[in-house]
Amino acid sequence: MNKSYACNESDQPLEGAKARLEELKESLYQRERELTELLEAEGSPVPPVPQPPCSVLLPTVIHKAHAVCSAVAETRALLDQMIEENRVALIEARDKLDSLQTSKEENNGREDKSTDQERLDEYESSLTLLQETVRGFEVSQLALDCIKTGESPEINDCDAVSELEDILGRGTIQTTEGVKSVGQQLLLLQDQLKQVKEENKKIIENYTSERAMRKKYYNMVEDMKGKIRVFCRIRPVNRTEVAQGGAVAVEKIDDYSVTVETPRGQREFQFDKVFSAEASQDDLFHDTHRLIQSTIDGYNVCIFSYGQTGSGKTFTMVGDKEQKKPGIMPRSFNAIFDLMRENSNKFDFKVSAYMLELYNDRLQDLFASPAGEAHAQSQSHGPSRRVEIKRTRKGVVFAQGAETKEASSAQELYALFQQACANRHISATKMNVESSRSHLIVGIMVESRNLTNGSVSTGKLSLVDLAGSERAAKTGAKDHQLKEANSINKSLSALGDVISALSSDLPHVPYRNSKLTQVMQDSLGGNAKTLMIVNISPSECNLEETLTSLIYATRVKAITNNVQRNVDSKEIAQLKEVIMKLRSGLTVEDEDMI
Ligand SMILES: Nc1ncnc2c1ncn2[C@@H]1O[C@H](COP(=O)(O)OP(=O)(O)OP(=O)(O)O)[C@@H](O)[C@H]1O
Repeated sequence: MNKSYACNESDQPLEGAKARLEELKESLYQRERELTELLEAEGSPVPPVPQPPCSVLLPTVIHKAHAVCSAVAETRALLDQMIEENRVALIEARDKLDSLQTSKEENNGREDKSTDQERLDEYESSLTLLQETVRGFEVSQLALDCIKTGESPEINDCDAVSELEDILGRGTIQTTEGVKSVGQQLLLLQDQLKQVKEENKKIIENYTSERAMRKKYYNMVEDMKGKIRVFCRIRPVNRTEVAQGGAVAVEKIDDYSVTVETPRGQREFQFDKVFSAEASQDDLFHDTHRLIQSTIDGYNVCIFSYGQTGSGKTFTMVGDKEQKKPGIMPRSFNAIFDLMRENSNKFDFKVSAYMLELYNDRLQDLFASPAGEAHAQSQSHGPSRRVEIKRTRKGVVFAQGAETKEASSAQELYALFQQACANRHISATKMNVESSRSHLIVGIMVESRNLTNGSVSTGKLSLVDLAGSERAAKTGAKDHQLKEANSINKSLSALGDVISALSSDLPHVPYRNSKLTQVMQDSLGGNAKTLMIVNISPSECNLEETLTSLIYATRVKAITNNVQRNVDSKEIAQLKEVIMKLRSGLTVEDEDMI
């Protein structure tokens, strides 16, 4: 009683605090009950229990390690090696553990066991150590297997998993060879993989630009050697071909190669550039433009298109009818005058042109008389202005008897061209509704007088749109159309003979067999920089003609011209002018000879 009183006396503040604490506890419990009830009533999910870090970390680490091993062969090999070494080490450790356990049991069975307490303690500590070692190898095995398969370990062995997490985190797995931690190695390999990927990217970039550079320099060397360049252009599939099934037999492999599926297997052809059906007129002219510069510099240049009828020769050289997609010819006219403008402070330029058509093996001047009239005259054996192909001493071809007209702007030149085109022979064949029945030859001469030293260079740009190579049966030609087709085929076959002779280095080249080969004499094996564009259809139904054209074009690639610049010193240029004047019966003044 006294004691309790004493307590009441001395512990009064403590009692108060205890009571307060009890109150607080009760109120907290109350709040908790209320909250739980509230949550249950609202049906809110009970907040998730935070997952142990191992269940989040492990799948991530294993997934990443597996990705590295799958991507890098060396890592895969290293992993297999580690699995094997670990397996052997685990078996050895288990064997040792078994034998130690057996000898411990044997020792326990002995009568004098009390006398060897020291020995028993030794057994005990070795056993613990070995059990740890076995456990370590088991965990390593689990980790390595998971990395190999990419699957996370089953989380039922929490001890093993946390040990594994520990090991992966600390990176302390020991193999028999003392291989470094798996974690560290994987991080290292991840880094290496990143580096290798970056290096690969750089190597590919370098290779691509190197290849482009090599091609560029190769082209320059080939140009200097005078090699004829050949481009191949595949046109889009047209409606007729779609109606026939539209099967495609031609494919552009890269910028320089094209393959053709034939009944006897695939054939590959290499050219200086291959343009797919998607290539624009711009793309094509971009690679042709430098030849226009050569004309201004005083070289003879020839660009001609070759291919079966309807393969896109006129589209390439002239463009579409509405000139929404102009071809090489109108673009060249603009480029010539653009280049002249750029150089007008150093040179004085003069541009003149002739335009011819070779129809039924007869050369027609498209400026002088409408081709229809000339055609009628030729059929009735009436008189018409004769155009003859001649060559200068330097071997440059010119059309004697053909009118040459001067042009002072690209527009003027284009107007002359339109006038000439209106006179061309065009008719519908089964293969092409607007088929060129003649070869069109446009010659543009650019004379540049150097304002500093007075030297004069004369470049000639020959632009040739050949008539289509075709088989008469396929074109549905009759009567005079059959005559046209035969004449076209005859001239193209003569062109083929010239190409064959030149590409095989034969001593005799049969230029004189056709007017076409005479016109093109300085462009094939002569002193011109020449570009051939072989136009082909992509469709299986034209396979035979496509193969013939590609074989033809491959032969042309082997021809080397003897390219020379046409330049005369000031004095020679003056003397030439005097001769011209004298030939035309004009008087020569003293100042002409200064
Ligand atoms: N690359 C192309 N892109 C779009 N259309 C094209 C292409 N090439 C050709 N064509 C179209 O295909 C048709 C035939 O082309 P084109 O007249 O140029 O052939 P061609 O080889 O000159 O024929 P021919 O020898 O009979 O005169 C035309 O309607 C032309 O516009």
